[in-house]
Amino acid sequence: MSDMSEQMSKGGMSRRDFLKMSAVAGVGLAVGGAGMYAIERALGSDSTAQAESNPAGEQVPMYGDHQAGIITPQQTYMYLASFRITATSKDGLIRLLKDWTRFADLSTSGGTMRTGDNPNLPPSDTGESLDLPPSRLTATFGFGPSLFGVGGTDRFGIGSKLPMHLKDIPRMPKDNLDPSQSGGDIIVQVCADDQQVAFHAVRNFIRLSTGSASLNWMNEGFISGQPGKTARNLFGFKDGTANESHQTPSGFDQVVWAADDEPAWMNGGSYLAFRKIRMLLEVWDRSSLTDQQNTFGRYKESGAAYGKKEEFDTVDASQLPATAHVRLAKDSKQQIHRRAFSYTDGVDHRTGNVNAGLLFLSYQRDPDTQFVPMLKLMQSSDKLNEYTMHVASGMYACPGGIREGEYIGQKLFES
Ligand SMILES: C=CC1=C(C)c2cc3[nH]c(cc4nc(cc5[nH]c(cc1n2)c(C)c5CCC(=O)O)C(CCC(=O)O)=C4C)c(C)c3C=C
Ligand SMILES: [Fe+2]
Repeated sequence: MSDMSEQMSKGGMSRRDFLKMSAVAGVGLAVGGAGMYAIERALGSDSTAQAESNPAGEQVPMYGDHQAGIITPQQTYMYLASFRITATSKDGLIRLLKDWTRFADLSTSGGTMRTGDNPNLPPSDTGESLDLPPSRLTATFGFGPSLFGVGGTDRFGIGSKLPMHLKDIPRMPKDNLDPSQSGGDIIVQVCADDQQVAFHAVRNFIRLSTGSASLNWMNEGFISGQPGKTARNLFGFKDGTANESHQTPSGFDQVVWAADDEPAWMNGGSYLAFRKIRMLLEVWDRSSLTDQQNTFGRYKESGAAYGKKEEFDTVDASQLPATAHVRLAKDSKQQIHRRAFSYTDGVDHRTGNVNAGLLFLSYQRDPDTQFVPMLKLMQSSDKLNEYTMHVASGMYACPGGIREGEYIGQKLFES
């Protein structure tokens, strides 16, 4: 192990020290793995200055008890990338996570890998975010059941650290899932208010994974609303209203953050449930306003629940149709933290219809108690099923946050 890798794994190096050291070390520093080498080669005094000159307001801090991008107010753009780890050893996987962590640190604080340093080599940075601010960029990592050997072999010797509730979402009666668009060993959710900044980040996570992982699938999403207001989904309804009811530290503890009796590496972590849900826009657009509102049990324009005036007025479930989406969510008596984005995937050439929908993401403390029963209830009698089709699925354990000098998931591999 190189000096720098050793210092990182001991958790003793600040980001500033790391940048300084990188600048000193320069081109000749090979720290294992092509990706790491590329970052070391690229980081220099320019990127140090760039990283530190961005206005703090546009940066979402990466370090802390929890990963950024979970309870962070939603950004406008999202990329969701799923990887299969091809590294054959735990050390190889750790090297990738270190590379990703260092690039996440650099890019979320507005730095880029300097370009053009050696005309005989490809530029270190792909370049498209060179003049752009951090734009509230976040990168959130989750580990799928297969990383722990579920359904296969324990390739990385971490099977004993499987978190209590990590398993694939059970098959649902109305599922129409594409396995090639589902699951994965590791998922990365990249979000930013600028699509180019988000794409630059996900593209370079992919680039850094060369030789250690292959990209299974990637989705891109968007959601747009006035600051402080609830954004609307592609059915034109405000989506995310009920999150407001748990947005306090104790609410997040109850709804989002993993329990204390989980393996230590999940402290401050959460479970991410993913469903790609196609929305049949043409069918929906031919439905009456009454049918549309009955689907959710909320009024389209105001977002208020039936029988209420304002969006955030307390829902009285008894006033909602028995098959309304919100009624069923209330009947489940569970809460989840939703962070969904819309998507469009061009044309469905079989029908000529637009291929679009929702990248449903929710974070929760215990998916077995919160998410899965809710999904089952909705699959059985939700009026929304007339207009939707679930096409992909995944469940991931997102480790707790890290301190400067640590790498994503370090406690999973080193405790
Ligand atoms: C299993 C969980 C859920 C899935 C899958 C899901 C899909 C889905 N939802 C909408 C649109 C809306 N959902 C709304 C509320 C809502 N949805 C869920 C869960 C799932 N949704 C919950 C827990 C709630 C909150 C209910 C409550 O406690 O009030 C709403 C209403 C406004 C809001 O609170 O956000 C809309 C609109 C779509 C279009 C969709 C799949 C395509
Ligand atoms: Fe919903």
